[in-house]
Amino acid sequence: MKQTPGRPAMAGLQARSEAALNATARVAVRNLEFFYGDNRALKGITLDLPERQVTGMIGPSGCGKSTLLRVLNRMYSLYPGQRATGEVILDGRNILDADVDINALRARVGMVFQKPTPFPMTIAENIAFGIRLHERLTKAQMEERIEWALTRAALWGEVKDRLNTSAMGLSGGQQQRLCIARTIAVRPEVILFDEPTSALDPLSTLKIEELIDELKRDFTIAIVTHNMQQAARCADQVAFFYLGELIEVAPAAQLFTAPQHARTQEYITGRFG
Ligand SMILES: Nc1ncnc2c1ncn2[C@@H]1O[C@H](COP(=O)(O)OP(=O)(O)OP(=O)(O)O)[C@@H](O)[C@H]1O
Repeated sequence: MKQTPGRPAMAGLQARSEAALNATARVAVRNLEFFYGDNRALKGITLDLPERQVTGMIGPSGCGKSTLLRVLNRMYSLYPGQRATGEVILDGRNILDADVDINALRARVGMVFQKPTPFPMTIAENIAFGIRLHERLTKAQMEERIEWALTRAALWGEVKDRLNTSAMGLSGGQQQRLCIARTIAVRPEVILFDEPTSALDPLSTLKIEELIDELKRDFTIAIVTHNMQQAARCADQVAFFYLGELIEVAPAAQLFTAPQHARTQEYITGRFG
């Protein structure tokens, strides 16, 4: 398991956990089932993502964590044979409905992947590209938005003098922060992180974790991670999945110190997974 220097895993857990208990749901998942063809990968999932909180999703490989993220922004719709039933309510609307505007949804529910995936274009163009799909901005507005997004992603200071150079020249950690800036730039409500630091060194990991902590002031966040210390450091509430089922969801302090289910206990103490 990757360790990140600096902050004790349990610091602030109690305060964050209390906040998780008091927050209202931004996204409400209700009785969600997901199928890859005949394979039922998610079974009766009911889970709230509390507004402006971080929900950590943990569980052994293949338990359905990434599948759930792919449902939350309808990524699966690109693939024939994949389907979801149940409800995922965002602002009173079930986003699984057939008539939902998927492009608009993806602007509202952004996704950051495991491997940094900058486009082979300049740093500025990486940000502008997504914005142009959703909004018409003047040149000055675009420049302002690019600066805003890069600042929020804690990258502006490092790239402000090289905005028109290739994004491929950035380090891995910088590329991931650029991808976060690209996601933020369209001003989503929800940001999904799928193991965002698993390809990064400890220092870059620390920066991304600090960034997530800062971003939750404005965004509702879900993060899939294999690193339980990371979940303890970042998450307000943690959901534990096993074989496509949500076994337990609880404020982070509770889940890591007094889990209700034997399976959760076994997983967090490293007995499997
Ligand atoms: N494209 C696919 N086609 C068929 N089955 C799939 C596909 N992608 C995932 N699955 C299956 O769905 C289940 C859940 O997979 P998923 O990738 O969501 O798990 P995960 O918890 O994110 O795993 P990991 O931690 O290894 O990334 C697994 O049984 C997996 O084999």
